[in-house]
Amino acid sequence: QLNVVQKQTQYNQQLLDKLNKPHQFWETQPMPNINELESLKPGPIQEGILADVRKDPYNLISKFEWCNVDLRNDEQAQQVYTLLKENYVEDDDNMFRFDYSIEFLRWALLPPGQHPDWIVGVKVNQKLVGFITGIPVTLHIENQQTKVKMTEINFLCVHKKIRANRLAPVLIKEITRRVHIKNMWQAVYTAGIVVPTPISQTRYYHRSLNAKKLIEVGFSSLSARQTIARQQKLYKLPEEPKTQGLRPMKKKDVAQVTKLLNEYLKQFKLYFKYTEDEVKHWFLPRKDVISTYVVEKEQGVVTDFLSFYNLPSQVIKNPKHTHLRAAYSYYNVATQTPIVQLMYDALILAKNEGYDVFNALDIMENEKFLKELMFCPGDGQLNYYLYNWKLESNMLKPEEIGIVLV
Ligand SMILES: CNCCCN(C)c1ncc(F)c(N2CC(C(=O)NCc3cnc4ccccn34)C2)n1
Repeated sequence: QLNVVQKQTQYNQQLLDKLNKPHQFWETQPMPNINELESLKPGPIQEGILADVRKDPYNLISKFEWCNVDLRNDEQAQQVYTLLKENYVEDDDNMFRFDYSIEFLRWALLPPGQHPDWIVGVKVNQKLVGFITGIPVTLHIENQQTKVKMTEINFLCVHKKIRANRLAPVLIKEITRRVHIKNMWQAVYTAGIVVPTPISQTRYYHRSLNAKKLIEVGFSSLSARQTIARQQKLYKLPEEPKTQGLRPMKKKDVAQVTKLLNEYLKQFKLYFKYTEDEVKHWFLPRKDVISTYVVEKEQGVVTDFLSFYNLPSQVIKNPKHTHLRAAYSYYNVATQTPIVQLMYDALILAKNEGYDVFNALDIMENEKFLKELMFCPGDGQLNYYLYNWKLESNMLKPEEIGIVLV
């Protein structure tokens, strides 16, 4: 009886805290708040001093302990998979939850130059209950000549049963410490929620590939005048792509794809620079993870490429379907082929690979094809964040963003 009262008291206190100081944690972080947006000069907000970095991990409540997760180890990878499958991001109506596969997590978190202590877990009695990750990236910011070595943060997740223990802020502080200790002082991350202070607010768009399934799982709904048959006809696609020379990317294409990609990305205010090793990792096709197709003209010249990644969602309660198969637009470079035609082929390829929906953000040049190819704006907003960096311009327009986080 007593611990019920205690639990209720703890919960009430947490509610009060939230109401009084909603961003208590974020106000302690080097992120520009509203009124600083004018005064801060562009560049790092706080100078990093290596000597001041705490050498030991942050304290955890008793019975909780830190661990570095080795995703190459099947058991540990399985633990991460299960934690995310059951506790990671859901839509606002709790109808869907991401179901990142083990092979996808290995792709996303084991790029060249990865640091083992940046795959951070929290365990209780050997059970994984908390998770956060970083990967090393080199980010080009606005017109800064300098490129900034930093971390890309992702997969922050706390088990549903132990939320409101303030574990998330500790996970964030601990991975920040592990980044600082390597003399890196910036981070880039995205989130569906708004916390201080987004550098860009982008929107998701969805193109139906399997209208019937989308209606059955509740992703799409029919208005009075619409029927399933009418929707299927509306979104029907040709059997085969149209572009001559379109084929899956192979190892021999890496050099050309690297040049095409690095050249293409320079037009944006935020973009990564890729080595050939990184292009090998991020773009060579992996079944059920990443699909990349190149357009090869005469004499083996590659003039364009398209890519999309596989991120299924578990359909939480549905009599007929357990999953929604979603392809997400990754990077697409059209130098000879019209971008609308290239992306129309991407839709056809994704449909033929069995996807139900093709998702894209309104970043890069995506606005050029979203309407024409019948994408519909979703309810999902994706906010981009830069940690410890003041931009010249307070916010970037989505079309100025040249990075995709999975
Ligand atoms: C670095 N990591 C960010 C990527 C995580 N990504 C993919 C994500 N972050 C926030 C979102 F808003 C979002 N949306 C895709 C759109 C969508 O499909 N909405 C319906 C839906 C179907 N399944 C799910 C699962 C979770 C949330 C919404 N879901 C909205 N995607």
